[in-house]
Amino acid sequence: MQHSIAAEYTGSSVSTAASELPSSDTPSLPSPAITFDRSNCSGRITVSPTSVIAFDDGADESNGVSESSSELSSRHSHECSMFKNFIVEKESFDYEDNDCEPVDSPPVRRESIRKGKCYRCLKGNRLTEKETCLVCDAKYCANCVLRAMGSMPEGRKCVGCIGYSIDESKRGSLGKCSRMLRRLLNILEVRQVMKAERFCEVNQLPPNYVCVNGKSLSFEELVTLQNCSNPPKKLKPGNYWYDKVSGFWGKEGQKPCSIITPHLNVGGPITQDASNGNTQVFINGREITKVELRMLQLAGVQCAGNPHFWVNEDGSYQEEGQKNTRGYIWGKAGTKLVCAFLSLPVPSRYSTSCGFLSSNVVTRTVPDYVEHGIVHKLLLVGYSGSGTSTIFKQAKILYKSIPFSEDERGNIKLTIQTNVYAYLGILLEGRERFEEESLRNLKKSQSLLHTTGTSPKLGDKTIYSIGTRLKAFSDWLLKTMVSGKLDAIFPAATREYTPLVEELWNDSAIKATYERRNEIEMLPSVASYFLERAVQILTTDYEPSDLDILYAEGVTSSNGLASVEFSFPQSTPEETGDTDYLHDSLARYELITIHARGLGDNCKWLEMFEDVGLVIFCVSLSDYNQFSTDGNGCVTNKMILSRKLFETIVTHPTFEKMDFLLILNKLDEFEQKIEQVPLTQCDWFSDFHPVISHNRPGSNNNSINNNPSISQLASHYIAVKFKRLYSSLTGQNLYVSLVKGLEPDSVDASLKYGKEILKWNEEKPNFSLSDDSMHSIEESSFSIDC
Ligand SMILES: Nc1nc2c(ncn2[C@@H]2O[C@H](COP(=O)(O)OP(=O)(O)OP(=O)(O)O)[C@@H](O)[C@H]2O)c(=O)[nH]1
Ligand SMILES: [Ca+2]
Repeated sequence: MQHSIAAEYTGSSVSTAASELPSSDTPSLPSPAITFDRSNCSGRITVSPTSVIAFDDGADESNGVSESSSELSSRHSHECSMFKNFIVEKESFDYEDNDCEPVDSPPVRRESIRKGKCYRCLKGNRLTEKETCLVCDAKYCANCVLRAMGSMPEGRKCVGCIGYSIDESKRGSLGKCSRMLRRLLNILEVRQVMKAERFCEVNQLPPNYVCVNGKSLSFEELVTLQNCSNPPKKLKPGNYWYDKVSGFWGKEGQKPCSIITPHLNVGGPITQDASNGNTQVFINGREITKVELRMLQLAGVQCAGNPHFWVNEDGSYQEEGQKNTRGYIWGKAGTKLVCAFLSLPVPSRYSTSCGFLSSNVVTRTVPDYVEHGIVHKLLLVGYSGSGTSTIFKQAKILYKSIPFSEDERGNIKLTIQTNVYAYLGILLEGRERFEEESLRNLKKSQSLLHTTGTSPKLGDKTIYSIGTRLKAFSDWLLKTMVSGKLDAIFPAATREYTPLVEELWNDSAIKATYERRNEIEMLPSVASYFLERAVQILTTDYEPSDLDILYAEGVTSSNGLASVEFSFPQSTPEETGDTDYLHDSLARYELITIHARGLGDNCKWLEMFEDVGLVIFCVSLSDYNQFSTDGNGCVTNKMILSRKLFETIVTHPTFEKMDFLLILNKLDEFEQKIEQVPLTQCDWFSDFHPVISHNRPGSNNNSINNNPSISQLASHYIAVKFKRLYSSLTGQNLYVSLVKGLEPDSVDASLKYGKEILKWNEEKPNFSLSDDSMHSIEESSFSIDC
């Protein structure tokens, strides 16, 4: 296993190492060449801005899969050298080149004697980009692929493999075009080939590969299942259970993953242990899983005494043997939210957007391909104050046409107004402190003057003193804050207090206090943004802008759980020079965030997120000299607290083998702070002793000069610290991204980096089937031996 960055960092060779980081004025990632090694796989991926993914097919002698393969059918040597141009000659290709006799047995996977080499020209190495045949796994380089695969009437298959069914382990990549093909073909051709690949008859799922309640399906049953009004999405070969009464559907031995049309006549009868539950609570004869039980409890269903429930498709339920309906599972307002939280399905007609949480609404207007697509889940977590909510809000603003609904905006407005009162209160507290302080100083100097005999009467007024009316308001506001009733009184009473606020804000004492705001620790830095517009914000017709919402504290949902579903905006190839968009515009993502507090003791709720594809962990770089109290009330460095949470989450059993993306956030604040405050203030970073060149100390701009700035060295050093920690805990490689959470482009780049990681995971099986670690992921999700 290698740690590409870690290995390179030594005190003396920092400049080479830091050159991997993006320069600070372009914080976008992936940086020009981020090389990362997956510890458990031999594949090596290089992401570069030109979208070239070089990969190693990972096959080697020690691998059982490739060794057991036998000789490739001789038909693979049939290549048509006369066809140089795919477009012009593709018509003739099918007839002239495919001249071999049909054989009964399908082509078999090629022995990988030519490790890394193109199967046709025998040139290239592991890093050469290649396209793979969906049937026999033969791999071709860019020069050969069109000759070897021809017009691709059934998608990516060698000409000799046309007519044969695909290797089931590659089903997930059907219709997902590689970058190489997108470069070689024009966009219409790509579309045509991918459509053929997905929909041509021979590539369809063989019915007997799908097993429902222990029984393999017949052709008719598969048709029934796939053509019902609400079919299982993206059906793959595998063993499933199906509760025909309620429509619950899941993989054998697992919790339900969707609710499909009920009463379909497919498969056998459901068994008690279908989902491998151990709760002694039953729904329609199936012992339910722990997560479902939790859902029922949160939905207010009485589950004491090991009841057996009968749940109908409409969610009405009764206890077995009793006549009366006890209630409706989906009738309760919070149930949908709970289900989304627990990753449990809800019936499609109930799944409408709810507050901050928009569940997977699938309307009939959504094109087919989207509906068949799965939603990639990204879990965003971080220590308090690290910026998770900011990144979440950025995602909404970046990717949703209506980032916040009317309702949301209304609530956010109230939150912002309450915040403004809170900031004012903090400011007033500061004023009191400054007043007392200067009074003390005044007294001191007065008594001094008194003894020397020259005593001008100064009274007890200072520049921080306010008049009685404002003093009364101030006292009352502070009292209200201390009692914690601020949001009960404000902003409902805003109309009444706005004139007083205006008077206060214009008062010279407050102005003088505000000048010294840096000395008021309680006042967050965003406060200025709002305070300077306090009067306008506190009017009744104030409407928060997206930027206001982004900057506002405390805006995410009250239970600390929020999610947003989106796809990355479709960019056209003309715009970006990238032909990646076909895949991108189809893929759906769900960003879920939960407040660290909401994860419970030892993060026990994390198990509810077992189906996420990537965990994004957010750390605030500027925390290195900040302190907070830990669970036991000890004052601890916040970077250390952040690290503790990181350790707990990455080692949580739910996230075994999960990919992690570390966001090092607040780079902007960090760049400024590091000039003043040494990184070694945090014990964890005590060995940071960068060698800094003399000519450009502290410069952030290394486009003129190759010497990295102190902030680059330091952020890089922190990245390495986390990478080492992560690999010591998990044996895997941590992906890292430097982010300025308040800058949309920076968050966009980072989330797209997350997407690349997911995509790489998806494409992996396509490229490197021989690798065990990749195999196990695919295999656990379905089995094809039924
Ligand atoms: N300067 C700067 N400030 C940031 C950045 N990202 C977030 N912030 C600010 O940091 C503060 C905390 O950010 P949040 O997004 O609320 O962090 P959080 O992790 O949700 O915090 P909790 O709700 O306390 O758990 C807010 O005032 C943000 O505006 C950044 O990249 N740079
Ligand atoms: Ca927050």
